[in-house]
Amino acid sequence: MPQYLLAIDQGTTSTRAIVFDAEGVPVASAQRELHQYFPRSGWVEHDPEEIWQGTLAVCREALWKSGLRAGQIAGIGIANQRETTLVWEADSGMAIHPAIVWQDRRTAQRCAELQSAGHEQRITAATGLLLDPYFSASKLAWILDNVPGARARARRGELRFGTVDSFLLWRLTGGRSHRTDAANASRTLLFDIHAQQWDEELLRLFDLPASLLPPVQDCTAEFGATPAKLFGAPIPILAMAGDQQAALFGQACFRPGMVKSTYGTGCFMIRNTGDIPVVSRNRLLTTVAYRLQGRVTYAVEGSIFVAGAALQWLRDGVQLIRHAQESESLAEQAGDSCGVYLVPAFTGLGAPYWDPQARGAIFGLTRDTGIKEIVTAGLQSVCYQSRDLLEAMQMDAATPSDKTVLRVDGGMVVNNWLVQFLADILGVAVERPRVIETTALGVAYLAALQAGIYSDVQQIARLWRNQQRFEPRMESERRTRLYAGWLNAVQRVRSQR
Ligand SMILES: Nc1ncnc2c1ncn2[C@@H]1O[C@H](COP(=O)(O)OP(=O)(O)O)[C@@H](O)[C@H]1O
Ligand SMILES: O=P(O)(O)OC[C@H](O)CO
Repeated sequence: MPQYLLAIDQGTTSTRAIVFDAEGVPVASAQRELHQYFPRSGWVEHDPEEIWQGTLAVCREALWKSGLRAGQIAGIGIANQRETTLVWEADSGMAIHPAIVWQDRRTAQRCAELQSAGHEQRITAATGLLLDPYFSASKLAWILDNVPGARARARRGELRFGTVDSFLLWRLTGGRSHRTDAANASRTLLFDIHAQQWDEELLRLFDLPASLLPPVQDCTAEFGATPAKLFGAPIPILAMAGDQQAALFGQACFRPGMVKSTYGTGCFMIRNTGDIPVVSRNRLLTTVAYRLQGRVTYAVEGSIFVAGAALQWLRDGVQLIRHAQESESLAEQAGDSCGVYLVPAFTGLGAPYWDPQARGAIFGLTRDTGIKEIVTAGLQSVCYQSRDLLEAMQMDAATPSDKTVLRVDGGMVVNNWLVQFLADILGVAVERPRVIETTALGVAYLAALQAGIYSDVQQIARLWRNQQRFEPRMESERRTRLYAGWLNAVQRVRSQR
């Protein structure tokens, strides 16, 4: 029986493929950067063909590096940047518009109008989300409204909608499979997370024909198989999940109360709430963590739009650094109390503020402020935003716990200074696992479950390995003072005060 898994992690800034063995150990990997297009202020797009070609290329390269044949791969798992919206032709498979990326704010006005018309409460009750341009529904409606003839073609059943998972599945199966999974569906603003089906009233609200939408399956399912010509032999696709939910799975956060936070382009903190869809009183999202054999595990999520992207801005935008990793030594030199606050609200503020009109700022500059202080403030902003989320989560919890441990992953957490400051400012222990590619690992685990390599999640939980635990060591008076400075800075960039 084949024992290896091929995990695809199609992220915002790059596409990765990793081959894992049955113990969850990476055997080979490949990665491609993905171009970001900013055609107007607040717009963010990706090229669908680049997403597809990049995915195909990294899968082939990872397989080649592993020395394995396609026949030795038990299955493929797809994890993906969520919410990003694509519409393509059913006959040709060609997208009719560039992918509108989750960070894109072009539909802020439309969302504000729907909010004023009183639709938010109903939308939140069904989907667990908020009326924000972040989610897919308003992006999909925008494509149908702005690509000539698209709405009529959609009504005639000629078009298909999907988030990146569905688009890749369509291409990987040669146009034979149009499906999504419950975790990805739960990010569209069209999916009733309680009834586990598309919400017809919301489809009417956004004027979207049901024929556009993919059927929704568990995160583990027989999603289809690749034609032999792609990798030399057919490989079944056995799992799909949004990247953040996949990371929760890869971090083995299977018990209610367990929390993970992923630090990539953005930062996404997710707390498992078991079979209860906890409704946040602090503007966090209720979402599907994963669905296995028809059984839903829910989560609350706090989403921050800019985490690693702040470092990218420091590198590419203002060119204060040449590589993100330089930030660690600069912060070590600057220390943690230079008094500078960088609020990276480049595309508005996500949870718990949800302010699409807010914009970024730097506060506390003095004559002796230099590059290292500003870079340090960029790293600190990620930690302060994490505290905003953790506080909201703890206030939501029925029985707040002072024993929270945060499991972290993503490209930023190689930075020891950042993770220590995170533990300090949160006042909780932070654990960094051996495999920080937990998104890919999580979807590989899901595929392995479907392949029968594991019989249940307990087996997966036993595979999780800690690499380093960071204990908080900052005095509480200092923690309080630094965080108060952050709250003050955020208040000053808000559009609705
Ligand atoms: N040593 C580092 N310190 C801080 N940030 C880093 C470091 N190395 C990489 N990053 C940041 O991590 C991000 C990449 O993480 P990754 O998980 O690959 O992102 P994504 O999945 O969103 O594409 C980039 O935004 C980069 O700026
Ligand atoms: O591509 P990432 O890792 O930044 O994740 C993006 C999220 O899925 C957006 O919700």
